[in-house]
Amino acid sequence: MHITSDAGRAAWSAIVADPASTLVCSDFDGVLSPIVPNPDEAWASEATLGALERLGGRVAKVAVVTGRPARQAVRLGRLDARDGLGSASVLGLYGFERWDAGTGAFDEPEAPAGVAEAAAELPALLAGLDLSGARIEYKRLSVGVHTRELPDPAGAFERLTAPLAELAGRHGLQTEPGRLVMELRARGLDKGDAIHRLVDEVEPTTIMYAGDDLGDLPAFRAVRDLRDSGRVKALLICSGSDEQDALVAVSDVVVDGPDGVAALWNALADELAG
Ligand SMILES: O=P(O)(O)OC[C@H]1O[C@H](O[C@H]2O[C@H](CO)[C@@H](O)[C@H](O)[C@H]2O)[C@H](O)[C@@H](O)[C@@H]1O
Repeated sequence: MHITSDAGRAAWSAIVADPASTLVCSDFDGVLSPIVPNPDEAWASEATLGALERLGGRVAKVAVVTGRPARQAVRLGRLDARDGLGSASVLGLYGFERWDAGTGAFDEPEAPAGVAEAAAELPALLAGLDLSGARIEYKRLSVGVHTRELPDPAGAFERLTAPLAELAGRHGLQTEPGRLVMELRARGLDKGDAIHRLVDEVEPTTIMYAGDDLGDLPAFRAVRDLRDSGRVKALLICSGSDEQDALVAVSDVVVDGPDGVAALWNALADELAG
């Protein structure tokens, strides 16, 4: 693990000096869980959960900021069954949904009609492109089309991009590209908004955020803006992969996937314990 920026090293020192003023944020897929073909089987790894739990008891708050529905992230992360994660929240579906470990309550707003309408058109659209094997993931406020399990995943993703953008536009939705998935989702919030909401609530002096994908870029930008304004110190962690390098240039440290994230969090927990 090599933190490449002065700002990142300053944030690490600040967390060690004052963990109780730190907000720890993590993406779900590709950070807490390894990428697998079936999204329903993307369980968070014991390594990342164990490491996050070690930090959870020391910091102000742990927040999972994800494109997943909050309920699904809690289930796949077993977040309601971890002693060290009593301060945890999930900001799901890019901040539209929320779950708090403290109360166990879910906040799940009504979905715009456009999502169900667009989802109903997807089977015919996919058949017309000879891509009926693409996986459709219905998430209430969003519907995703996955190409990972197709014979040419990248080629299929490319062919789907324009037709899905047209479909999203007709139903008042926005597209959200991810790792071999294109989502058609409700407009109005992104992970950057989720960060601002958390910062207003927790008032941390330091933020640590781990992400892996395009959907994390607004969060990285929000954290960098807060850091540049002097409001917080911040450490931005890229969970690296061969599949996506969009976060590398805006990160303070690049680690090797979820296992690398776990190693970094454990190294920090070791320093806090020592
Ligand atoms: O914001 P995130 O927590 O990173 O969620 C983004 C999307 O991730 C999921 O898809 C990705 O992970 C799957 C399971 O490993 C994988 O099969 C897929 O190819 C990846 O794109 C998830 O299914 C989506 O709903 C999330 O929005």
